[in-house]
Amino acid sequence: MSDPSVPLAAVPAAGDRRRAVAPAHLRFFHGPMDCGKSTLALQVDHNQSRQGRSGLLVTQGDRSAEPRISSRVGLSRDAVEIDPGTDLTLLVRSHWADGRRVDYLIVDEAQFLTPAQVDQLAELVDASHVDVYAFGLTTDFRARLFAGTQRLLEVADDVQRIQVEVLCWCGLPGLLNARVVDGAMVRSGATVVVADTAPTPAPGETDDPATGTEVHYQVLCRRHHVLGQLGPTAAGPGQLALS
Ligand SMILES: Nc1ncnc2c1ncn2[C@@H]1O[C@H](COP(=O)(O)OP(=O)(O)O)[C@@H](O)[C@H]1O
Ligand SMILES: Cc1cn([C@H]2C[C@H](O)[C@@H](COP(=O)(O)O)O2)c(=O)[nH]c1=O
Repeated sequence: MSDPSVPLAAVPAAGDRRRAVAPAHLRFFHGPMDCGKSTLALQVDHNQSRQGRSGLLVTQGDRSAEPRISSRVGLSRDAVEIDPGTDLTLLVRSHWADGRRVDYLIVDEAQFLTPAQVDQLAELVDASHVDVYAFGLTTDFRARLFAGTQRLLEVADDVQRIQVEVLCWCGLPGLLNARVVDGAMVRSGATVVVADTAPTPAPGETDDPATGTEVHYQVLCRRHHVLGQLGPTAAGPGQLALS
């Protein structure tokens, strides 16, 4: 009796002389900022590579501002920096042309992928049997799905919300990312603004010397994201500060 969990296409028919190829998968791990996505990405890479598999790590807009995947736990690893114009199929093929195997891809900051790039990842899984592990934010600062996240939710074989809870200041699980500019929560602006959840720079320092503004993110529960309340005494617009 064949194993029903293994797609028939991966099981050579009797007499079929094709080498049985293990099926590959497109896996997407998502959550709010600071929930452990980059850490998990590096753990997956570690466990895959120690079994002799060859991986390719890609990222964009890492908080280190370097072509690296870096975790707040302190781990980091070199990665290929991509951008919305990168053809991921050609990127993998160029590694093959250089004689480098690519058994799996680790894609961090996957929220920044274009839908077309997500489709390229799916094609690499289906046609070239490359396992793809993607890690990214669920929603942007407006609590809307990123385009790359939406496409991954539509086509990934496996979708998992990362289980490490990030807490809102009120103690409830934080699911949504608030953008804080000069101390106030904002709901308009560019979707992509690379910044951290780190505490604000020292007085007089700013994140963006060009504009002099300080930008960071804060993870909130749904209620306080809706209210725009960044803390127990910080009232959102038109909201009484509630203890
Ligand atoms: N000093 C620390 N000791 C243990 N865990 C830490 C430490 N600093 C950060 N972390 C863990 O790392 C998580 C953030 O990991 P990271 O991979 O950078 O998140 P993401 O990529 O989702 O923003 C935090 O939620 C916390 O669990
Ligand atoms: C909510 C939100 C975030 N970003 C940026 C901010 C960071 O640079 C990354 C996410 O980093 P993580 O800690 O590894 O999750 O995304 C953005 O550009 N736009 C947003 O709305």
